[in-house]
Amino acid sequence: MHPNALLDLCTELLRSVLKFDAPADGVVSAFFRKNKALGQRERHALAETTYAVLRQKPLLQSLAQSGAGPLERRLAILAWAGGEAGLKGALKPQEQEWLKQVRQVDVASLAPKLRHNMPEWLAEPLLARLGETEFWALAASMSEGAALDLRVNTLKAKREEVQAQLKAAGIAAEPMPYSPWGLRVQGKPALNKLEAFTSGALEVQDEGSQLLALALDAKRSEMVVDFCAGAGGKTLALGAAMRNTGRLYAFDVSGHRLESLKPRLARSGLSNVYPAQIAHERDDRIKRLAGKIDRVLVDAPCSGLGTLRRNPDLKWRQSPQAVVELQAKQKAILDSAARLLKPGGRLVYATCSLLDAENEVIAQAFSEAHPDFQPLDAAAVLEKAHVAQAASLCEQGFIRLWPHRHQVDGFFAAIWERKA
Ligand SMILES: C[S@@+](CC[C@H](N)C(=O)[O-])C[C@H]1O[C@@H](n2cnc3c(N)ncnc32)[C@H](O)[C@@H]1O
Repeated sequence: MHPNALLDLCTELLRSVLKFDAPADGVVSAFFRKNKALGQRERHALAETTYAVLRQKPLLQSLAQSGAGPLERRLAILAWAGGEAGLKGALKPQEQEWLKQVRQVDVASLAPKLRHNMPEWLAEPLLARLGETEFWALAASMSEGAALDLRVNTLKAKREEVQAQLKAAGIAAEPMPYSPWGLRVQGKPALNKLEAFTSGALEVQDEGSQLLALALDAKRSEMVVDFCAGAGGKTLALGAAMRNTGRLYAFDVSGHRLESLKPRLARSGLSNVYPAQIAHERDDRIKRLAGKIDRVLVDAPCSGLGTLRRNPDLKWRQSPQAVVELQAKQKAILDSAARLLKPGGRLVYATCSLLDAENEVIAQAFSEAHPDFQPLDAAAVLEKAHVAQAASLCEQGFIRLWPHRHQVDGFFAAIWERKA
């Protein structure tokens, strides 16, 4: 495709994505389905350029002010990830001149908001919590993409075996620093045709998610509930940890998400998982199971702001009002899910948010309202689950994972035991 035609397509794609009326990954996939003739490299260029614009929108919009022509074209030029030669071939002489000038701007001299590329309502609490140095390290890490994290299905294979299979396929994978189940791959190799993938020996899963499943420490023959199972990323990890025994209920209000769990379940070889759509957190099914469950994971709906490396559009699609609404939902789900536990049972509340409001605030309110639940020290729990450097993953008794500290998505987890 002529470079200018590709740049035009990128302009069109950005126009759709920047409406922010749907998640960016869905808009990009739909665009590729519509433009079937695009090759692998062209898709890569369009997707990477789009994500670069989403990550640095304030900076690029500010730099784009000086140019001419459609704003989305100027943004695409500034963030172009399809190679310098292609870009040169696409630009008109005045655009080339403009780009040369913009590249001379000293970004370090610009206002903080143009450098951290976050909305103020998000930047403020993070700066207050982390202090200057760490805040800027976080902002930098969220401007980069994430590595490809894999979880080995220990029911089917050992980590070293899968690592060797990947190596034979030309894919270099390293054991993860913290999760005993994980392998990390640089770049984005296609996995879905590999024997290790089709046989169910590996799944794509961020290391942070693996650590949350490890914190629940589900055991053989237990009754376990994954209350907000979604497409089942953590369900699959829990089912394997239970060695395909016992009973693992995968609940969610979204039937559509639970549907996506089915092919993954089939690959995984698990037969101890019972997916069930619930109407809401006080569904009759929950009442029937009250007091009967050994372990409950609440992977609560949240702002997702810990996943900005993968979903940079979330910082422009979320709002303080949405966070307030989520808090009410999180409290209600946690309260209801807690009723499921037997005395001596374990409860884990988790989010992929960076905000105290969705994390410590919810956990502390729950502890105050539920003196029959004893908070457990997260570092001790993770250590027992064979997680390396467990203490470095925890703050104030909670799991607190940060992209800039741990090279994982941002996650939080609080752990309790129901008193006997
Ligand atoms: C963070 S996602 C779960 C991700 C999933 N655990 C995984 O590892 O792939 C939160 C899920 O909570 C579900 N949800 C929202 N409200 C709920 C409710 N009242 N009860 C149960 N699940 C709910 C959403 O449909 C969504 O799938």
